[in-house]
Amino acid sequence: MSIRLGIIGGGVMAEAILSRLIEQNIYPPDAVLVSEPQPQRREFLRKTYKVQVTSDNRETTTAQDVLLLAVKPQILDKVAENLAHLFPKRYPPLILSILAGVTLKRLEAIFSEQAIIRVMPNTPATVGAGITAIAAGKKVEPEHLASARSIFAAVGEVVEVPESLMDGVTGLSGSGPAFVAIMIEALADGGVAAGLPRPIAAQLALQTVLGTAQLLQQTKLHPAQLKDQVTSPGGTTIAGVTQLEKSGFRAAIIEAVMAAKQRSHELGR
Ligand SMILES: NC(=O)C1=CN([C@@H]2O[C@H](COP(=O)(O)OP(=O)(O)OC[C@H]3O[C@@H](n4cnc5c(N)ncnc54)[C@H](O)[C@@H]3O)[C@@H](O)[C@H]2O)C=CC1
Ligand SMILES: O=C(O)[C@@H]1CCC=N1
Repeated sequence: MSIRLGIIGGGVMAEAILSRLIEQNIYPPDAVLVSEPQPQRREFLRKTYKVQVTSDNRETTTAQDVLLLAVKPQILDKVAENLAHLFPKRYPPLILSILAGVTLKRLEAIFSEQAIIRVMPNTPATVGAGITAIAAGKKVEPEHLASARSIFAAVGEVVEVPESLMDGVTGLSGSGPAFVAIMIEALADGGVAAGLPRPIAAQLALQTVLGTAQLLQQTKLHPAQLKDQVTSPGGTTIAGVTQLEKSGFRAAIIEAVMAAKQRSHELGR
């Protein structure tokens, strides 16, 4: 079967997206070609998802619909070298780049003939609970946007933003899963400090974060309203909230997002 989706870089994020695309029959496995230099990783992807694999990035330029760039931003130039001229002149594939920080301007200088969409997904995509922001480049037509939307709708929600917001998106939802995971780990540690056995503390921490997110989503309550509902006068929660404020919890999170945004900006240079 001819290749419809090419992927360069078969790592964590590519697998998160790929797994859902295959599971939901958006692409049949034999219409997907993943280019990945690590033999073990290639073998794993081939066995697990039944996709085609290669160690030669050039082969992915035959993809008819979409080429997904999923390597680290630091090696973009090396990967793109000698690739651009291989694409067919008529109907080259849409390029989707998930590279943190890398601008459309830079991508359009490399792939000058092609429609390009800059994309920022996140790892909850693995379980279909991701959120992806997309920003369209100059040559993008409505059908290209529809194609990107259908791919990323398979892994969660999709929002379209101007490119100027992409570094901020990267700082929040791209990096955010790590910040939330640290919060869950810390909550469990707090439970252990309070004398709870580790497995119970871990279960309580995880479900508290999941349940709170679901509650906010379903009721549309503002987070401050939910906080007020939990906080009894002279009670336990306000004692904890006071300590969080003393420790600069809000500022720590705001600064984490801003630092990640700044790093995204730097990676794009
Ligand atoms: N991990 C995350 O949560 C997110 C990552 N991203 C972006 O996704 C991209 C990939 O990140 P991850 O999947 O986390 O990294 P990763 O390190 O898991 O995957 C990168 C893959 O590229 C392969 N690779 C290395 N050199 C190559 C080459 N010359 N040609 C082809 N493949 C090559 C590596 O062997 C590896 O399997 C990055 O640009 C990152 O900014 C975007 C959103 C979220
Ligand atoms: O840490 C990173 O650079 C990537 C981009 C967003 C999430 N992980």
